[in-house]
Amino acid sequence: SGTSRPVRILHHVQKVAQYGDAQSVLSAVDSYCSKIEWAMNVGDLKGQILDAVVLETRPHYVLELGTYCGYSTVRIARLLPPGARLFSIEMNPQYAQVAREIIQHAGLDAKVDILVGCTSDLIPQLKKKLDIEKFDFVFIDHWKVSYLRDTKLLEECDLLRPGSVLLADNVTCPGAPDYLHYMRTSPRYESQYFPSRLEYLQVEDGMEKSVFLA
Ligand SMILES: O=C(NCCCCCn1ccnc1)c1cc(-c2ccc(F)cc2)cc(O)c1O
Ligand SMILES: [Mg+2]
Repeated sequence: SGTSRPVRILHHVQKVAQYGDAQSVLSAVDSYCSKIEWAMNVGDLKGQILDAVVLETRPHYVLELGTYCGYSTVRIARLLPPGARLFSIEMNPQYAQVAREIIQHAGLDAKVDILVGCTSDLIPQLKKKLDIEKFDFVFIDHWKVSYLRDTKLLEECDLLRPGSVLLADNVTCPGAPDYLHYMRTSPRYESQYFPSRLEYLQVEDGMEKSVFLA
């Protein structure tokens, strides 16, 4: 087939969603991916958990690992106060371009920067490049085998402060067992599991919320 799945999702959003209306963009993606073709967006059920954690955290600086089509990027950015900034890292340039256009359709491009590259390369550059001290909220949704490595990298690069919140998608399906074990045994985190379902399916999944202590 000529176009990619993310491009087909973008075309659907551009056709049916109201420009500047983030909720209509989210609804367009969710209806497309539940009726036409599945895609690995966090979805509306786990998205409600994401919303609650963002609202509770009221973050000023947000980091997202794994942008894909920008669904969770829109989900988070729509809840941020003016002046807050969201940086999202995506290693696939095609995904990143689709995400930029979906985020722009939602009217949230002023709050969001998408960085194209590998998290292990970019995370050590963030302080210098972005002139940021710490992230208040991190949404982890990229390669499941990289969750733990990149969390340790955030610690080593001094990008977390006491109270920083990390929320990880898919800790049950596909699963991130080494990340879960680390978070649930480390004295440096207070961790909590939120059971849910895999996006658009009846399969069990869940998200792990971990607060960095010191
Ligand atoms: O692999 C996932 N995401 C990472 C995609 C690539 C990230 C690239 N990248 C970005 C930055 N650095 C690297 C993912 C997979 C599934 C899933 C669940 C069940 C199933 F049968 C098949 C797939 C569900 C998700 O919710 C996911 O997030
Ligand atoms: Mg995911």
